Amino acid sequence: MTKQLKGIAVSDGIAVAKAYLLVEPDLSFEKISTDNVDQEVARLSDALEKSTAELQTIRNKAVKSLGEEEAQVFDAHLMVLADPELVGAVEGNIKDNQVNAESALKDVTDMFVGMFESMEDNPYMQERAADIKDVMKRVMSHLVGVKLPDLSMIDEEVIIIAEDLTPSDTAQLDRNFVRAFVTNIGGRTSHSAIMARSLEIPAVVGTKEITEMVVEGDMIAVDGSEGDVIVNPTSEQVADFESKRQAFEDLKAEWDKLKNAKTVTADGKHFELAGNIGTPKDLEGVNGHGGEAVGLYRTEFLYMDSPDFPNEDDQFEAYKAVLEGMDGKPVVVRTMDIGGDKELPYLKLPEEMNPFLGYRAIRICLAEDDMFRTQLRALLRASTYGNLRIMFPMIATLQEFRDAKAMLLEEKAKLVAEGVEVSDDIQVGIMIEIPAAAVIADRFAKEVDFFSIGTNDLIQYTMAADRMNERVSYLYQPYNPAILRLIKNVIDSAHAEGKWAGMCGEMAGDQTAVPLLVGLGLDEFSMSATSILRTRSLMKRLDSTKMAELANKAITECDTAAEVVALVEEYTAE
Ligand SMILES: C=C(OP(=O)(O)O)C(=O)O
Ligand SMILES: [Mg+2]
Repeated sequence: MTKQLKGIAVSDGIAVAKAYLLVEPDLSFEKISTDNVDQEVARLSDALEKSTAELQTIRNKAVKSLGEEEAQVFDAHLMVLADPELVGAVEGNIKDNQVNAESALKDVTDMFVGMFESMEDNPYMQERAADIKDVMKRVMSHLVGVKLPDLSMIDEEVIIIAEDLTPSDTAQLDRNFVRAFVTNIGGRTSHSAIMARSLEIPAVVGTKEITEMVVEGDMIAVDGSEGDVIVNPTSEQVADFESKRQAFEDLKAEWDKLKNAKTVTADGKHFELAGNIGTPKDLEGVNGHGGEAVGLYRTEFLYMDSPDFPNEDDQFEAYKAVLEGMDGKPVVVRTMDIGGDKELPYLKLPEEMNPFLGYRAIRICLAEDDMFRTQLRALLRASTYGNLRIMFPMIATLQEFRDAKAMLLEEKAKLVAEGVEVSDDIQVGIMIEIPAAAVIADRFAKEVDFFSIGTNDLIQYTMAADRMNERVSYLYQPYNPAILRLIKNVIDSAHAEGKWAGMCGEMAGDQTAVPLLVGLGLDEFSMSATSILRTRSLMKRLDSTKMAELANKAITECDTAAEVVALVEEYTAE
């Protein structure tokens, strides 16, 4: 029987194929009392060792298929396996209660997961709970001798149906066979959704009940752009999805042809399309998708991926690799943006009521300036290897920019005095992600070399709507005229001083926003690598004069975000 349901569209593309039900493995066991605790501890270490080896293999595979930034979740998993507190607690439980390793592992896992999951308002802790569950499932499978389903062995075209996909499940998917996946739970920013987009596998999540509606072998049709899922579609529906799929494939083939093309509008205006990266390895994606620059290198990943503060030499090597990898094309390196939802285990920060409004990014850097100066020195030393631009995050006041720039110049003078070669051609700019800076962008523009608008934060601060909170996500409105006016002010202010303005928040790659941003005259668009070519293709079809008219109308005549979207549709209809 044909059934239809709707979920959250998280990864574009269309697929029709047989269902592959990812069934939870039976990891049940009996609690056994034992005197031979040494044997149980040995069984535990054996299971931990095997799990570590497996996770390392999965991580290596993920680096190849997904890139370093996405693969980092497995570093977190490996850290769980090596965490003395957690492993020590399991061993202690075996010894104290004289029970088998399975029972001890379950007790300790439940305790940690329960503790983290109860911190409902803390998405970071929720993620840690998911990591521990994922990792401990693997350890348990070794203890009870049950193999976890091996998604990498799938060798026919299927659509995976699951309650949820863990990051390790997702990393094993072979996109030649897995045509799509549909899950009961999840959201746009869950790990599996982000991975699906990197792998370019269509995905719909959060359907709530897909696992109950499907039996093995059912046919499934998925539209990852709209969030539509049909179980056992009629032949007309299959034909309809097939033609949509073909149209999407044709589009992708068209996009691919633009890999080495310049980004120009129909009337010949050039815009720079850049990629966002988290580590040097992500350059492959930017270069592979025809990126003209790196518009945002989130250096905090270097810190998050390290057991302690990365030293100057390690940082130098990473920055040099990125600059060399871009072969003279611009690279905007953002100094570390820790705080908010990004924590460093070795940097103990006080608990705060409002971490996103708290001690974060440049605020930490200016206060703990040893750490900041180390980063600045590493950047300055790397500057001779390419076209470096340095960007400070979360700037609220001109004084912060002046202080940060003064430290940069001091470190430069010291290096030069030490005889180290430093480029004289480094642009120094700021992220515009705090409304206060957007409002007085004209003042900033006299002192900075460029702006890059961080809409992920700018929107949450302007609308007072937490970017991680589903209950207020309706207020997270990129097309709200208030946001557009701020963006216009930033761009116009930059241009009035002969500076350039870019954008590195998610909005830069949003296909509804791009016509507006072209119309507003944004110079540089930085986005995830997989969005670059479709944006280049979209820009080719836009007339910049017409888009300027669109933007002007949106700003002067629209009251709501919905009106702006309707106007964009009107102006971009073929
Ligand atoms: C690019 C941005 O920074 P992040 O997402 O790292 O906060 C932003 O705020 O738009
Ligand atoms: Mg930000």
